[in-house]
Amino acid sequence: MKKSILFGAGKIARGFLGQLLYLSDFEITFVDVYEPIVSVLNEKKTYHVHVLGDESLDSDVTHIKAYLFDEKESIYHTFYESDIAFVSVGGNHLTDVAKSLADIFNRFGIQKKIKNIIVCENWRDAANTFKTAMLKFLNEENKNLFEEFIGVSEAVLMRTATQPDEELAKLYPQDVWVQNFWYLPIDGSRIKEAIPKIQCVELLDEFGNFLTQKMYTNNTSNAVIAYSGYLLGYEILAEAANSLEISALLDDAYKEINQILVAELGVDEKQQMEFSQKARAKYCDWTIVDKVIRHGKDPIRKLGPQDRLIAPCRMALKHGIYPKTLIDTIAKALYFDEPSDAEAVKLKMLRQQKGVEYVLQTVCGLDKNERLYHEVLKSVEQIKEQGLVKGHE
Ligand SMILES: NC(=O)C1=CN([C@@H]2O[C@H](COP(=O)(O)OP(=O)(O)OC[C@H]3O[C@@H](n4cnc5c(N)ncnc54)[C@H](O)[C@@H]3O)[C@@H](O)[C@H]2O)C=CC1
Ligand SMILES: O=P(O)(O)OC[C@H]1O[C@](O)(CO)[C@@H](O)[C@@H]1O
Repeated sequence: MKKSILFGAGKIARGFLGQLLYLSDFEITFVDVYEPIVSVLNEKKTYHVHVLGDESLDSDVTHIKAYLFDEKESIYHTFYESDIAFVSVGGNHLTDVAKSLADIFNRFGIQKKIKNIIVCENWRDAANTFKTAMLKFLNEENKNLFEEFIGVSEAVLMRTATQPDEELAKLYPQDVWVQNFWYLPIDGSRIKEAIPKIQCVELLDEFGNFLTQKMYTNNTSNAVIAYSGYLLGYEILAEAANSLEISALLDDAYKEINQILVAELGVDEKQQMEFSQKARAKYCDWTIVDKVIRHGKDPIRKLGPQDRLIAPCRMALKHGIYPKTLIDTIAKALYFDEPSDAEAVKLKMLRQQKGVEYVLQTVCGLDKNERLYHEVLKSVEQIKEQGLVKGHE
C-alpha cells in the first residue's frame, strides 16, 4: 500500500482527501491539534464517509491512524515514509502548521528525498502562504534543502463536507457527510517530479488563477447566502439560497462577480458564467443539508482583506464596477453574531466596544480614505433602516 500524511483531520481531510486516498489504496495518517478527533480515529480505526444523495458511493475508510502534533518523531518518520502530504486546517492556521512542521524539520533534518505537500484551503495564494511561512521558521541549512527537495502546491476544493446535526456528531464523531462531487484539481506546475495516482485528482499545468476564481465565485456567493440568510433567520443553506429574497440577491451577486473576475483575472466570460452557474446550483442543491451558521462561521477570516468580500469589492471599484450586493454582504457579515461561533462573538465584541469603523480598519484592512470604507458604512445604515440587524446590534 502507498502511504499518505494529512495535516488536519477535519471534515475536508477526512471527507474528501481521506476518501479519495482510501479509494486509491493509500494508508492515511492524520495529524491534528484537537485531541478528541485524534483519539476517536485511533480508537475506531475506521470512519464512514456518507455521500449525500447516493449512499452506494459511501466508504468505510480504513488503514488510518492519527497523531497529535506534539508526537514529533513519529510525524517526522511518517512524513518521510509517505508518498504524498496534504494540509487542510483552515487558511488562518497555515502559519501554525508551518511552524510546527518547521520545528520538526529543524530538530530531525530535511532529507535529500523529493516530497510534495498539497495545501487544500479556501485561502488566496494558499501554497505561497504556506511555503513562505515554512521558510520563515526553518533554519538556514533547512531553508535550502526545503527549496530543493519539497514541492508545495495547492488544490481547489469544490466538494462540500457538511456540519452534521448535534446528535449525529455526538453518535458518530469520526464520520463525515459530503456532497456527491468527485474532482480535485491540483496545480501541476508546483509539483516536484511527480505524485502518485489518486482517484479524481487532475494535475493542471495551466492552473493560473483557478483558486482565486473559485474563491471569489463560490465562496463570495456563499457569503451572500450565509450572511443574508442568517439575518433573515434561515437555518439550512439550500432553504436560504432558494428563497425569493436571496434568489434575487444571487442574480445580482453573480452578475457582479462575473464582471469583476472577467475584468480582473481576464477569464473567459462564457467560462466564468458557466462556472458561476455551477456554484449556484451547488448552493441551491436540496440534497446538501448544511447549516447557514456553518457557512457564516469564522467571519473575522472571511472579512479579511484577501478573502471573499473585501478583495473582490476592491477589484470591482478599481474597474469601475459598483458591487452593491457584495458591499451589502460586507455590512451584513459585520452583524453575524452567532453565539456558538467564538470568532463571531469576538467580532460582535469588537463592533460593540470599538465601533464598525474600527472593525473596517482593523479586521477588513480598509483605509478611512478609500471609497469602499464609506460605501460599507452607507450600507450599514441602510440595513439598519431596513430593520435587518434588529436583535443583532
Ligand atoms: N467543509 C467544506 O465544505 C469545505 C472546506 N473548505 C476549506 O477546507 C479547509 C478545511 O475545512 P474543514 O475541513 O471544513 O474544517 P474543519 O474545521 O472541519 O477542520 C479543520 C481541522 O484542522 C485542525 N487544525 C487546526 N489547526 C491545526 C494545526 N495547527 N495543526 C493541525 N491541525 C489543525 C482542526 O483541529 C480541525 O480538525 C478550510 O480552509 C476550508 O475553508 C473548502 C471547501 C469546502
Ligand atoms: O469556511 P469556508 O472557507 O467558507 O469553507 C467552506 C465552504 O467552501 C465551500 O466549498 C465553498 O465553495 C462551501 O461549500 C463550504 O461551506
